[in-house]
Amino acid sequence: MEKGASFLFAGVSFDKKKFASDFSRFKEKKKNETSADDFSLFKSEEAEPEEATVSAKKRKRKSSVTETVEGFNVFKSSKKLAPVVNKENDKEEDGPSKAKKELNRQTERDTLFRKKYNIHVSGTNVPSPLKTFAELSLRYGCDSYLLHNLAELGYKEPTPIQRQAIPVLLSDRECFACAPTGSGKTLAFLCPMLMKLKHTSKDGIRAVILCPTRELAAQTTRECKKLARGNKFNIKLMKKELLRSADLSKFSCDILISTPLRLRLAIRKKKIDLSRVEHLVLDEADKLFEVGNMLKQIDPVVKACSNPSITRSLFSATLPDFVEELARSIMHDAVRVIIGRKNTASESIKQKLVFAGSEEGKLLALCQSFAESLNPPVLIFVQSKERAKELYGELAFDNIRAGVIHADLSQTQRDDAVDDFRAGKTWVLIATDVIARGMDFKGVNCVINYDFPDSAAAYIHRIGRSGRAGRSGEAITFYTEDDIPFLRNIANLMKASGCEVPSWILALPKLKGKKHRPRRDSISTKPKDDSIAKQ
Ligand SMILES: Nc1ncnc2c1ncn2[C@@H]1O[C@H](COP(=O)(O)OP(=O)(O)OP(=O)(O)O)[C@@H](O)[C@H]1O
Repeated sequence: MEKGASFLFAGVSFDKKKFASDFSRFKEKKKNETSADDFSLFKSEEAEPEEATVSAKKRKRKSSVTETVEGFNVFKSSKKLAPVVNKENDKEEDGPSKAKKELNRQTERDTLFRKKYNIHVSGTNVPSPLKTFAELSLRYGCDSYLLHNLAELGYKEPTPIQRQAIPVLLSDRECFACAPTGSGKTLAFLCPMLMKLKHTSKDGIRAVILCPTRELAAQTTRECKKLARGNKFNIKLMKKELLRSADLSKFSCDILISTPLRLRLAIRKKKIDLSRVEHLVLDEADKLFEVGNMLKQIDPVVKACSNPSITRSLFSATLPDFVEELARSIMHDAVRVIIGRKNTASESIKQKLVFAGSEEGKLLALCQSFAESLNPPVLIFVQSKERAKELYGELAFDNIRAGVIHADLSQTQRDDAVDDFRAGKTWVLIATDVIARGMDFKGVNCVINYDFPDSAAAYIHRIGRSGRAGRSGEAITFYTEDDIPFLRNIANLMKASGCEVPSWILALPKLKGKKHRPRRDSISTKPKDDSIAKQ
């Protein structure tokens, strides 16, 4: 099942020596195991029906039972527990109890249900998946405001990732999850977070969600507020204005949503206190764990979330092996949830490769296809901010209602570009990879990879801006001679999601490693003399 991962992230490896401090820091939690257990013990006394059972099971599990529900057990902590299982099994050999039989039946039912929804889990005692949202109330005592909001938002039934990740997080289990783009991962972590927090409180910062970009952090904040309507939660986005405060050491809120960079600044310069955080979500986790800047930025944040009873979770549509490896070594008795096949493109997107010959050919192909049929909204990805500006200039020249977003714009300009596109004021949005992940634009009909993506993961996230929440979408990827050696990876992804690919592309030699970001000629139809004359 996970073969795709090897070509998807070929060449990316995690340097354990270099990041030894990260490993040892996360392992600190194991030292605190006893206190964490004690904490959950108190919690279970006032818990709702199934929570109480789960907490009791959790205590029991830690001292006695290990049960691998499905798949193989990949977690170190479970290995530790294995010998004790036999003891309990020995006892039960005398005459299996009624409860044990019922548990086995439930396990079988869960297995069948997961098979139906393509849910794959590994870990010990994985909670049963949700059949309906109503079960949130029956099993976990969900407040009526939340059920009301789910209905208001038009969510009739949980998506596969929600069916499994929500009960896992409601059972205080750490979780790393991989599910296709547009499959509802945001709700999968927001819903249990709101349920666990129950009511607003002035007890410091209680939950943190990290997102790789400001746009995604703002979108997640909006979604969170919609879902929390009717409950007075204090939900805050870490904005520049907030960062300007002289001192954040007394700052409190129920949920804080931020990019790693801003939160790191708040820790360093404003002494924000994250020691009471009970829930930490790393959205687009593989991006956050990318070796380099991002990893440097999340490191102090995760370190500052020092509450021993914290529940951490990782979500993404792409989960490379090195992130899984890291997750396994840092998380405690986590549950791994994979929907469908790991690291694949969404099946609801019709994907096409178009040979454009040269850079000039691309612009002609684009303008021609717009002249024949422009079916907005359309998102166009290019490889750099310079190219985004150039293409914007060309489309504006052709009177196409286009917007542009890249890292050189001010935050207001970036927000405006997104808002105009959402509102239909612009039909085409030209973007760099800054909005390739997580952004949920309703009904994007087509994604055009004007510049070939620099990795298979980038391809999956870019085209995933279309074909969301069960809708269909289209993705067109232009390639030139320079891109041919890199075609095979993308072609394999296309084939895996049921699209037709010419056999010569699949027969191309395998390429290992390296991001593909060639130097490209500038985007312009104007003769060079003409542009000089205008200056
Ligand atoms: N249970 C549901 N029923 C119907 N629609 C849903 C449900 N849950 C979420 N959605 C909708 O699905 C869309 C995609 O959700 P979301 O943005 O959470 O996807 P995602 O899996 O996080 O995607 P990405 O990997 O691109 O970040 C949103 O418009 C959201 O409102």
